[in-house]
Amino acid sequence: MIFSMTYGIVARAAFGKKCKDQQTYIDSITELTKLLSGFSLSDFYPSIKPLQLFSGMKTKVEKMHKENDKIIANIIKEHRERRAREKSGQEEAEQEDLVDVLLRIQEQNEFPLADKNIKSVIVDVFGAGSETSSTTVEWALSEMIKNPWVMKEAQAEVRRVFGPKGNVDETGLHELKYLKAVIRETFRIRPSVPLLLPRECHQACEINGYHVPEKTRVLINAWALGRDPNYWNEPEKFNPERFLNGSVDYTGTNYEFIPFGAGRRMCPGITFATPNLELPLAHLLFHFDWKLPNGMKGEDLDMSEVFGMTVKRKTDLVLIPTPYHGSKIVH
Ligand code: HEM
Repeated sequence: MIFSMTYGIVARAAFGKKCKDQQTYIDSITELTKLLSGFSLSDFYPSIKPLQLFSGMKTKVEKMHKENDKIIANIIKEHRERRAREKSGQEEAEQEDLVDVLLRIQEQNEFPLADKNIKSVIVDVFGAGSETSSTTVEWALSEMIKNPWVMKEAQAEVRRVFGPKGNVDETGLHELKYLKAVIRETFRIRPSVPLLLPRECHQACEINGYHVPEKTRVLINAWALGRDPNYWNEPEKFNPERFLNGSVDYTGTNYEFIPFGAGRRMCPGITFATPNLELPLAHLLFHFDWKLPNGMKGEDLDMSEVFGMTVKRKTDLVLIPTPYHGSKIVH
């Protein structure tokens, strides 16, 4: 469910409201993500070429990539045809989505943009923006179940802000100070991209007495920085309060807290990511009360992680919702 909420928001921004291939694309990209997240022996021994053949991984990925490419080509074609109808006055103009913006730039020819570039941008936005967001929402919810006093506080805030409307929308998100602190704390303790993206050192240098040769692949451990006792009080404790009055933020200048990275290659989707987390969480907290099945207690919830494209829960989070009486959505 969480997964389809965050994917749905990204898909709506990328393809607009009426795209008929949207769900086919989501299904195809999630299949590809699953495949790439799995363990492959050939990744560990890349020099042993026959391993790649035996695993069949390369063939599978190539096949899926081709299918994926066909779906995006179709989506681009559909957009082009609709834009032509709009221009000739046959159809009323719709609000632009990401594909429209890219096609407009291509038409204006300000700088060369081929269809393959448009396809790459779409793959990038989905690949980088969907799973990171759904993973974070799932961890935030898990942490709130594990720490029920946090859930209570966050839920009270969301219901105070949106109670008069009986529903959640973007207008009140800026008032959700506590929920924002919950999201920051989730990023600190469970960053979805714990080692950021790899860098290559293009000049030999010395850091803390260690010689780093040119061309070394450098991995930055954002997960360890977020739990470093030199910077954080009781780092293993999930405590959103630490962000309520502090000035530490994830904009890439506080190096102890870099869930979106830092520097030139920092996540460019940060301003899209924030509402894409706040909105689903606010909805889930406003419309439902949540509990674990079979009388299970929060402290019994398994919080093991599994490493893939992002660091996710090892087991699915299974929760029982009870509709909230103040919700004006018909359940
Ligand atoms: C919870 C949400 C997200 C998290 C935690 C996250 C985290 C990250 C991180 C850690 C990086 C690598 C930065 C570095 O190594 O310094 C990254 C890169 C990137 N992110 Fe995000 N991201 C999120 C959402 C998004 C969204 C919504 C989009 C697009 C709409 C996006 C697009 C990208 C792209 C294109 C890159 C590659 C940038 C480059 O290589 O120059 N991300 N993200």
